[in-house]
Amino acid sequence: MLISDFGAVACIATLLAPISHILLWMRLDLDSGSHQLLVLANLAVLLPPIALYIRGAAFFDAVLVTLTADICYAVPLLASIFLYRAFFHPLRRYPGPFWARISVFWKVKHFQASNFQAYRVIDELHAKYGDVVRLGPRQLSINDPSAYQAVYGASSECHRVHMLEYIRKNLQSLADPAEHHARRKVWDHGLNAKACQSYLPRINDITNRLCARFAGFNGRAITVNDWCHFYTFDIMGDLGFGRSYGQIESGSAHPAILKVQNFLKAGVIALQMLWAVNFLQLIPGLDDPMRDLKEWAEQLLKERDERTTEKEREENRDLMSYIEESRRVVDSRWPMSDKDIAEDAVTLQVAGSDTSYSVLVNLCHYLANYPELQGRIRKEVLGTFEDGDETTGPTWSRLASTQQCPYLDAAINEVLRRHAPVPMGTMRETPDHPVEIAGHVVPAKTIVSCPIWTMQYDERCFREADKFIPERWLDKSHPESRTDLMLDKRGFVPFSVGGMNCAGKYFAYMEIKVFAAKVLRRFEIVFPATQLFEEKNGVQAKLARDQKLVEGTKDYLTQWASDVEVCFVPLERR
Ligand code: HEM
Repeated sequence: MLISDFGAVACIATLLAPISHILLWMRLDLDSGSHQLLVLANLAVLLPPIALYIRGAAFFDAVLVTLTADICYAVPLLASIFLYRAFFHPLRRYPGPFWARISVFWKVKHFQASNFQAYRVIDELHAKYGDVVRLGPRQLSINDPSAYQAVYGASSECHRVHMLEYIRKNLQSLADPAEHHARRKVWDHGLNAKACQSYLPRINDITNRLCARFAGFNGRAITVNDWCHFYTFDIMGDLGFGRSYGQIESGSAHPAILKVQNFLKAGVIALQMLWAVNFLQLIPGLDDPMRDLKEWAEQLLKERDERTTEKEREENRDLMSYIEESRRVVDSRWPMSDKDIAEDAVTLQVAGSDTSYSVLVNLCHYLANYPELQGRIRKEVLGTFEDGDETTGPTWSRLASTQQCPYLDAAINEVLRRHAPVPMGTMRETPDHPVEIAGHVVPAKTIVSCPIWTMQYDERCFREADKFIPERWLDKSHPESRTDLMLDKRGFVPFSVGGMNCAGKYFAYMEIKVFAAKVLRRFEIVFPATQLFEEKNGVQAKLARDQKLVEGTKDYLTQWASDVEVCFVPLERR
């Protein structure tokens, strides 16, 4: 009887589509609920034919009536979703590309086509549509310095996107503010000024080894990118696992680290479709690109535990020893397993290396492009060394002092402004109720992000933003200061802000400064003759070189710097 009434089945399914869209689908958190979605979809396809077959219908008829019902349900459901997202969604008033309203696939397609320059896609959207752009069905990008505190600040009501946690559970993905705060406290102990200074001898040692390799090139041109990558990862390996990756010595990348690059590249797209990633994880046997590094981290942590006693680790503390403390000190509501510790170890490796490395690469470019700046910084850093302390290193209190090293500070900040290591910034989600952000009422459960790259090139914050002018960062008491170029410092957010901002900011500045001090003490950084423009030091040639550097910047979630080819010429040869 049911089989004969195809019309009734089709009508019921068609009616059910918009009703279920409004009552069910719109209320479900589809990003984190794709497990449920999968189960529901399977039930919809499988159960009706089975039920009809059991009730005596012919198998073919049972399948046919189910297919009719599924199609009559799916097509109006998609139409309902389309109409809602395009014309009735609470974000409908915000401008943006039409198809971006309908599906995240618009973003995915354009990010993919940008060849890892997704931050430029966002930049262009802001240039076209203004400060607030609807980037996806429920996502806004807000380019306004006053938005940062409301989105990321300590008192913000926005939280991390829950879905991140389903993919990996580590400090950087935790969405529950209380759990994050408890775990973050431990990291802060391991990365505060006092702890960082205790790591200096190890950083000095690795920097010496890098300088020895540079000396070995005897002034020949090298692409500095790989070396900076080896350097920052070797430091993190040493401070995390008590053993560097040995890349500076071997001159080649560790296989586990090469895997990280692939993971990050895929991450640019994956982050836009978290539900799809969640879905893919259900497929047994699918390779986890981070698996090697995680397993390797677990093994290194185990070896480290076997190699050293607890007392020795207590006396010679490294970063990982603080993180391991999480197990003891974090509230018992959030117990941590060995796997969680290994996840955090991997976070430390990636967050602490892939970011600072690009600053070093870009800094080398600017030092070579602006020899007079290099000379000034060299003069500053030479004053931070005691006589004859080649192996130990600069005195940190002097190197850290803005008074003693104003140009070094200014150059680093200008590099961070022009080459944000996390160009697109990170995402947050508004709570269950609307919130006000930079004068806009943003509906509940909206994903919001502030594009760091775009903000740091905004002329409303930085005059002549397209030019490399470190003097803008000099204190106004400095004779060369150009504070007139600084209009709104809130636009400078390379480390983000608030309770979930970068945990390694102090460490990063320390690492970059030690690198600069030690390298400049021994070498002059110059471009190879072949790369120089005809008019070697002409202003236009310098600007063109800077522009090329900026344009070649890629974004693999963290910045992948343009290739920089320079020579480290030993100073005694000059
Ligand atoms: C110039 C270098 C660096 C830059 C520009 C940078 C930038 C950032 C940014 C933008 C975030 C995201 C914050 C947010 O979502 O609000 C972040 C998170 C983080 N960074 Fe860095 N970072 C740098 C170096 C480092 C270093 C050297 C370490 C470790 C030694 C580190 C450890 C972390 C950690 C652990 C997080 C996650 C913090 C949390 O979830 O609480 N970073 N970083």
